[in-house]
Amino acid sequence: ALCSLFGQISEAAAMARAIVIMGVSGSGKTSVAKMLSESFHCSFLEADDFHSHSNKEKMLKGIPLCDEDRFPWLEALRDAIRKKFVDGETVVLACSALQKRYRDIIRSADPDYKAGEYSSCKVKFVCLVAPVGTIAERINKRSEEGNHFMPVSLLQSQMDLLQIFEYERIPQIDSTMNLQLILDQILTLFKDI
Ligand SMILES: Nc1ncnc2c1ncn2[C@@H]1O[C@H](COP(=O)(O)OP(=O)(O)OP(=O)(O)O)[C@@H](O)[C@H]1O
Ligand SMILES: O=C(O)[C@H](O)[C@@H](O)[C@H](O)[C@H](O)CO
Repeated sequence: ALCSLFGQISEAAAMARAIVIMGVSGSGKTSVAKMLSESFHCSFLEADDFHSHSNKEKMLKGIPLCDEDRFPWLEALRDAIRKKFVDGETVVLACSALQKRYRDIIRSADPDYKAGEYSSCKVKFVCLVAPVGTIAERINKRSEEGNHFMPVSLLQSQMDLLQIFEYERIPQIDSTMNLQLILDQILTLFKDI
């Protein structure tokens, strides 16, 4: 019986996934990722919470982050996801993950991940996309409400950095839709996990 219990536990651990809702600032990552984690009854991680004070200060001043700023941040996220995998837990994250080299750090949270084997990697990405005008309006509105550090002036630099390769097979979701429709589309993508 103990053996079968261990079997069930390791099976659950093998099923654990990390679903990263990615995209530029203001594309809706946090809103969507929170809803998705509620649907999955799993935990939610906000990548913004992993930024150093100096990274946040920099963005607040309207200065885009560089790779040296992002690498330690991404490594901290990778470690947090790895911990979830060790515990056999699925987790949903909101993280910009704009470039492939950033996503590769996050993918390496899966201890079995072999470079380029995206389909078997336990870390899955979904990208939210919308026209720059729509996103700028949302960021402006959010800033007026005073509850975010990211200024609209950084949006273009985020758009310029966003890079997705066809071979990564990252689903792209139109984030001009309402949140419920976005959620339904993502749930359809992951109905088998
Ligand atoms: N589908 C949507 N329709 C309408 N408004 C939305 C939608 N998704 C998000 N918003 C609104 O747009 C703003 C930005 O959304 P959110 O904070 O979730 O984006 P984000 O990608 O997490 O941003 P950041 O990376 O800057 O933290 C919020 O005020 C949110 O309420
Ligand atoms: O890679 C980056 O430049 C950062 O992660 C930003 O995208 C912010 O963290 C976030 O989007 C602002 O809320």
